[in-house]
Amino acid sequence: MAKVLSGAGLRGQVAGKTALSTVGKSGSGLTYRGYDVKDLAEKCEFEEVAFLILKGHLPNQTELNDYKAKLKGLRGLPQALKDVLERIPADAHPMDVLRTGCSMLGNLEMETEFEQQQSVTDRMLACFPSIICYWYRFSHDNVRINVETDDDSIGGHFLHMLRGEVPNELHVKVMHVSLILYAEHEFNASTFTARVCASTLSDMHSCITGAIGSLRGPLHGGANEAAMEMIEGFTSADHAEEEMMGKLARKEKIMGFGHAIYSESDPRNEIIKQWSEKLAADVGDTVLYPVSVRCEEVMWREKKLFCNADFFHASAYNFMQIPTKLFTPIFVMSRLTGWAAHVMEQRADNRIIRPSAEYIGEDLRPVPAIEERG
Ligand SMILES: CC(=O)SCCNC(=O)CCNC(=O)[C@H](O)C(C)(C)COP(=O)(O)OP(=O)(O)OC[C@H]1O[C@@H](n2cnc3c(N)ncnc32)[C@H](O)[C@@H]1OP(=O)(O)O
Ligand SMILES: O=C([O-])CC(=O)C(=O)O
Repeated sequence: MAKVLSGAGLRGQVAGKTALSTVGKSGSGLTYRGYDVKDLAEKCEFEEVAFLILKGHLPNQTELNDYKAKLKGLRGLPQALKDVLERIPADAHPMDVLRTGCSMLGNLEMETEFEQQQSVTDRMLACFPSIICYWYRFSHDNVRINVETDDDSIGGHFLHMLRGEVPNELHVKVMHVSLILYAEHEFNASTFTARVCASTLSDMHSCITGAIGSLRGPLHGGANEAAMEMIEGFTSADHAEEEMMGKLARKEKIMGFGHAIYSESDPRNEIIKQWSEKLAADVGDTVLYPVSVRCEEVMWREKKLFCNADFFHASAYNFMQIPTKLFTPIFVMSRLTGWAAHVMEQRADNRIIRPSAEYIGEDLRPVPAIEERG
């Protein structure tokens, strides 16, 4: 399942050890602490998986109840953070809002000792949805929402704040699945960013702020938004095929396809695709889902490129009426668990990450006097 890896971008180089996940190992495409992601997505709530990734084992019922109650109690935002969020304009990108929100939280509730790493992470896990929705609803709808709702789950809390009404069961279930699928993925770019930052013995908020910046780009987490922008321009499956062929002829990169490690498929795709299909039936869609399926067929037929985790997330989120620009922030709400667990793992066996560069610049030369320079 994994590619033969070599070349630029540190591809194929082992850059450290992890006990958190395997990506592209034959037999199972993706595992978190030894559990197949398919199994986890079928049997677990996101909070169980977050607990697994952060604390090392699957919680029993009492541990899960306690953990969910703890997270529920951590949803509130300090007034100083709300003040900052209210000053960010409506046309800001929500990933930038979240980056600022995380950084501000680090000023207000600083991690002063590494012993606090679990508690500062739980706090972020509980309040990142509040940060996104508080800013979104204030800047777009001019309302100051109550972020301390009684919803049972992180996904439910997010949807409730976003829409101002309690979400239905199907949507809550899809949020659990989506957050589970996005939670952890070995040494991807944003996680590696977090680990490099952690290796300097920096604080948790700095590591997570940096990781948010790395996830934002369209070659990484930003691909779910870019995929949505593409497919919403297609009016039918045939139109999608025609446009995709044109893009391929022009050698354009198609967001939501391909992967740095997987060679034939991304195991998360078939899972989110099934849920996207269910949501399509639920809303009576006759365009977006068939368009997405045709894009998948064309890319495989023409280029042997497959959908990664991001592609069918686009239609799934769209069917749940989630605004496109909030797609990547949802990824953050989930991947925070992986990032933080990697920071903890790095801290537990640390050496500063400092690779070498191959120098390709000028040979040694004298500095000319300023009047002699061209
Ligand atoms: C959750 C996630 O972060 S998943 C990734 C999300 N990102 C995207 O969906 C962005 C689109 N995809 C891509 O840009 C790439 O596939 C990446 C960044 C994910 C992986 O990059 P790489 O490891 O460099 O890809 P890889 O080595 O397989 O590329 C092989 C060839 O396929 C091409 N290719 C790869 N993906 C695509 C794509 N989505 N569309 C068109 N061509 C592609 C590359 O341009 C390359 O061609 P070249 O050798 O002529 O330059
Ligand atoms: O592993 C990667 O390079 C990107 C990815 O799929 C992820 O971070 O989920």
